[in-house]
Amino acid sequence: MVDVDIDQLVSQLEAWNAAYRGGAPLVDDATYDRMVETLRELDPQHPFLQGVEPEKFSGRTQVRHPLPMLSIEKAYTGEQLTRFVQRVAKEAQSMGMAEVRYEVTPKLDGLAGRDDGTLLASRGNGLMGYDISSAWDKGVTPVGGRGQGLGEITVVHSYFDQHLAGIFEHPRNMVVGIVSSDTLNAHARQALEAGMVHFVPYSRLPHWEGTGDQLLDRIDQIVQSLAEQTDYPMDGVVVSVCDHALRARMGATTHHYRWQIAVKRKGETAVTIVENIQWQVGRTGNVTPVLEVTPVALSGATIRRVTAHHAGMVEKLGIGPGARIEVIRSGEVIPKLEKVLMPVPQVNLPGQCPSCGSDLTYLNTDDNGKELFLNCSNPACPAQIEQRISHWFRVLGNADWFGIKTIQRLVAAGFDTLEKIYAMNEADFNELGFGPVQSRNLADALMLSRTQTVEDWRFLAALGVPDLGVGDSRKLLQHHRLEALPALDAQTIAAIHGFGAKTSQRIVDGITRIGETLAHLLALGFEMERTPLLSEKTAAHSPIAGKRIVFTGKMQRGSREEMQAEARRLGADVQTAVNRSTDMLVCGDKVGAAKRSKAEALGVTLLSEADYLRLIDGGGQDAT
Ligand SMILES: NC(=O)c1ccc[n+]([C@@H]2O[C@H](COP(=O)([O-])OP(=O)(O)OC[C@H]3O[C@@H](n4cnc5c(N)ncnc54)[C@H](O)[C@@H]3O)[C@@H](O)[C@H]2O)c1
Ligand SMILES: [Zn+2]
Repeated sequence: MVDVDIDQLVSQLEAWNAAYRGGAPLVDDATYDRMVETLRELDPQHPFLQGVEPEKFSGRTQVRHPLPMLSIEKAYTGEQLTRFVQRVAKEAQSMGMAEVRYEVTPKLDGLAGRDDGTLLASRGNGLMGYDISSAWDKGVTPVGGRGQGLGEITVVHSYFDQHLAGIFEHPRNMVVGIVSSDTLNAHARQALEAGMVHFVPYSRLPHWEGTGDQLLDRIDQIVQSLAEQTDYPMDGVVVSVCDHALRARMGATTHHYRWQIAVKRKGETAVTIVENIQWQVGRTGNVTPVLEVTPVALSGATIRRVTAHHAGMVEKLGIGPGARIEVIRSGEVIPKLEKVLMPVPQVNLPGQCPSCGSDLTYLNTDDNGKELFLNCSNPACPAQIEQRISHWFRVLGNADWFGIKTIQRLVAAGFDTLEKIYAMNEADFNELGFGPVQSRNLADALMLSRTQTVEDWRFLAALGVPDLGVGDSRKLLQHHRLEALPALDAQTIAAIHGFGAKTSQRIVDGITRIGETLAHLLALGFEMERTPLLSEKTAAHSPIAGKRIVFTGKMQRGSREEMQAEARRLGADVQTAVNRSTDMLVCGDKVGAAKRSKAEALGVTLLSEADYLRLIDGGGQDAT
């Protein structure tokens, strides 16, 4: 007799499932799946196990799926996968099939949907889903066009890591918010506007194909290789039998297809102790906690620091010196706090800014009150000034020598504006105690930053106006010249698609604040490449209109997302991985030979970044 209350177990599972479907899981998948297995052992016929775990969106019309959208069986171990392959082989034999071929695709971790070309439906309870077609109006991009059947709504992984990781607990969290709510969170809206939230049809995913033996033999490499080709959050891979007759014979349970299995890995975790919380003041005055932990090895790296995102999280989870925490690293993702195993009895949050000593206030930066930042509102706060100057050099990206330590020395000595710093010469640096070589380098770097060509949108973004990151800067400059920005009013900005009224007002205020600096820097004469005004350049005469393009490797002109956004604006169909339909692969730095030859084998045209820029800029860069 096992001493477990089944009802209690099921209500626990239901609660975990509801939290997970809402986008804020309470436990990791392996824990959840273990509990499901426990239930299966205790009561294999329990109704909870007989269908897919339901999701709910209130206020959406329900639609019936022509075929049920099922869940997938899981294999966490090699043995489980082997048993699956044996089971399939047995069925195949009974049909007289000699060899079974398998297909493996990345298992995308978002929200499953079905796009029949008219309607986008969520999975719901598997039989009935919800009409979530409004996702298109909100800006979800249908990868490869509409009407391609089953797929996943998800967000480009590299974008998420860079811009949203501190804001949403998980990409699913954001996607669920977008689909379920009529008012969009500001960060979600930005991601949508940047074209980073996608509906990805499963049929367009990169895939591996081979026999059962090859599959079992090489599963780790297959997972690795698919992960490298996928810039979306993944939670494993999906293994499917290729042959349709065999699929039909194997059929399905009410929960999953018998010819398909998901191979999942428990993310590698490590346990460590928080030694100290360092509070770091950012450019906008938000003070964020970084946990200094007892060094611990995790997936081949030594972890010393883990971000805790914001004060609200520290408070809610009970983090402080002595707290025992678990950190997780899945794939290439930076280690993050997985859970707090032993909280501290009392959390101490700083009352004063660690830099300037001003009283800190709470600032809610999202709409549902989940993010709670401590904020220093002193505009003269040295840490904020340092961060703003550092932001300038970092975003501009062509002056190497201005690291944060150097900037701290400059600010401490009173060189606390870009105007003052750009007026400095070698002798000034020398006088502040920088060595002769460093002084020369710093002076040279200042000169270089003015004489090396920089895109106007990068220049604008480097000025650090809130709400004007690189993407929005570029968008703004497609409508108005840099010099004209100080004269714009909020209404004029709000007239541009994608800029809301509130954001526009914040941008106007921000530009007013940096107005003098902007004028001063422009007068110094930076070598600037201008964004073509949309009125001058449209997708209609774009050489890449309608072309299917994949970007890979590190680009010079901008981040991969920026390149993709530009290509989209010029009418291209941007793909995230090469397949047979791809027209061009644009290769930045460090693209492996294997990737190139694979693309060539598929008949894809390879272009260097320079070739590509020449193509889209219509040869205008060929100075002759
Ligand atoms: N952590 C938690 O609290 C918690 C709670 C509930 C569920 N879960 C997780 O979710 C699982 C069950 O949920 P589920 O049924 O929604 O998801 P699943 O993990 O069983 O995956 C099935 C879904 O994956 C989608 N999918 C993604 N990539 C695919 C691809 N390449 N090919 C085909 N299909 C693909 C399909 O739409 C399908 O509906 C659990 O086993 C558990 O791991 C976790
Ligand atoms: Zn301060």
